[in-house]
Amino acid sequence: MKLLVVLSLVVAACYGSVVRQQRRFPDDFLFGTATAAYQIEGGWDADGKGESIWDYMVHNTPDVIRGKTNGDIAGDTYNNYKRDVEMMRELGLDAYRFSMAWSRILPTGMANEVNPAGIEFYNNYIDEMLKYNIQPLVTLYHWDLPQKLQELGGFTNPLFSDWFEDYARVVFENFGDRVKMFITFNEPREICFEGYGSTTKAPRLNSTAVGTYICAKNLVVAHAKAYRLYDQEFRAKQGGQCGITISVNWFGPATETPEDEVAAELRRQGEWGIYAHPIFSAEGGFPKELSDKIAENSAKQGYAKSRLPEFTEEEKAFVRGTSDFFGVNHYTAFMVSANDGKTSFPVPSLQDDMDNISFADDDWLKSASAWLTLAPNSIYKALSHLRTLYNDPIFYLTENGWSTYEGRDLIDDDRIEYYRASMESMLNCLDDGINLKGYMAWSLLDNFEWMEGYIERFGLYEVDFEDPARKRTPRKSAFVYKNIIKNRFVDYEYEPETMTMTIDEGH
Ligand SMILES: C[C@H]1O[C@@H](Oc2ccc([N+](=O)[O-])cc2)[C@H](O)[C@@H](O)[C@H]1O
Repeated sequence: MKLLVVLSLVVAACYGSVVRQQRRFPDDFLFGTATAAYQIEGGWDADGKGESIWDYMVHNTPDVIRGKTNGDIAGDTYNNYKRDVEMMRELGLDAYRFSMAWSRILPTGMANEVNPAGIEFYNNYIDEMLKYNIQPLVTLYHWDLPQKLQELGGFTNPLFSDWFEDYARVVFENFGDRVKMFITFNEPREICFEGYGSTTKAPRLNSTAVGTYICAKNLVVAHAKAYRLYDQEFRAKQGGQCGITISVNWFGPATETPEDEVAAELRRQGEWGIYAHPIFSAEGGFPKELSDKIAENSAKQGYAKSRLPEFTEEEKAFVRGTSDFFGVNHYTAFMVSANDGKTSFPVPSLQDDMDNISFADDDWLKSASAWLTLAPNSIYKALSHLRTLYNDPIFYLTENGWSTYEGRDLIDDDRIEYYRASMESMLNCLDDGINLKGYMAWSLLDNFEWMEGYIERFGLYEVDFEDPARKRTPRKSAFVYKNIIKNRFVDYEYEPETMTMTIDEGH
């Protein structure tokens, strides 16, 4: 008997110390999921919505999408938003990040004509979340520019920042009483480089690396105008925050040679510094080493001036410091080699490939997306570098997730491995004092994955796109994420007992 008591005391003590040592997320850490309007909403022309550049592209050049599919209906969130909120409750989310379709609110893009049905839809959606204490995080722009604005040059029109400011005003006026976190743009790199400097996203302009940089400058100025508008006219009465989300994957040197380190840093600046530096650095403007490189490349190519536009001192000051937080979309990492690039490509190319090449390690777990592998501790590597460069900002991870192939079953153990690794990497950030305040998993539900159509699936919930009702079913990863949110730590022993989801009390 005595032995039994001693044994149980030892077990209790060990268990206690394990529990005490368990690394936890703070109670106020915001756990959520993220989506984007074109990828989930459907209702592409419903109730007065105008055409966007994605509507235009998929209808006029359907071949550019794998499987020739489109987002006309997608997950039909336009008609299913209550079910989506129910899923948020099932998961126990603190927050939900979604985007508004500019052309649902302003069909032509211009603020003289507001679509009341669009305002009503987003009001209903937001109110449904708030009913259950789910905090809405609203992205104003996730890639679906009104087509009418594209016909005027889109992001390359010098008036672009005014159009965006007018749109932002309509959003703040209509929703800012209830939405306390606004994100102006999702991923400038994908908007400008992929849309204007390549053919991998709408509007597929591939404008010889001139359009990319005009877009970059106009976009950060537009962001700053929206931020200053919020700051000056709305913040005092609405009390929210406004920021931007930039895609920041980690680019590490392939070897420890100084050449590779220099190449990796230049690559980071080309990928995300170009958008982050004007807003988050103390000096403002485009990063110097990048500007020098583009000027050098432009001269070699016979341009009279650099293809990268300058900021005036006034513009630098206007843009600098215009974000209450740094929204980071982080998925993966690449290694950068200075030398391999030179043998594989003519350097410099018009795309400013920064004289290098990047690749993933063969040993990293691969997803269904060619660009996405599970790279070790990459969230920590990216955020600690950003923190040093930009004076310790507040971070939110506004996207992070894993793709599986269409048709796989609901047991998505590789996604679970990825999410658990992300949690550990975020806990490393918190241990190190990085100001990381929240995490939005991409994605709540399967959706239209841009050029990959419905072949790559990112959802915690599977969607049956053959079913007119677009039935949603939780994957195993949904149960694991729910468990993490509930406990605020990663329980590696946790296995769902059934695959039936319920809503816990209080949600
Ligand atoms: C899956 C999500 O991807 C997001 O965009 C990215 C970001 C970075 C890369 N990359 O190659 O490193 C690819 C896609 C996007 O914001 C979201 O909408 C999803 O499609």
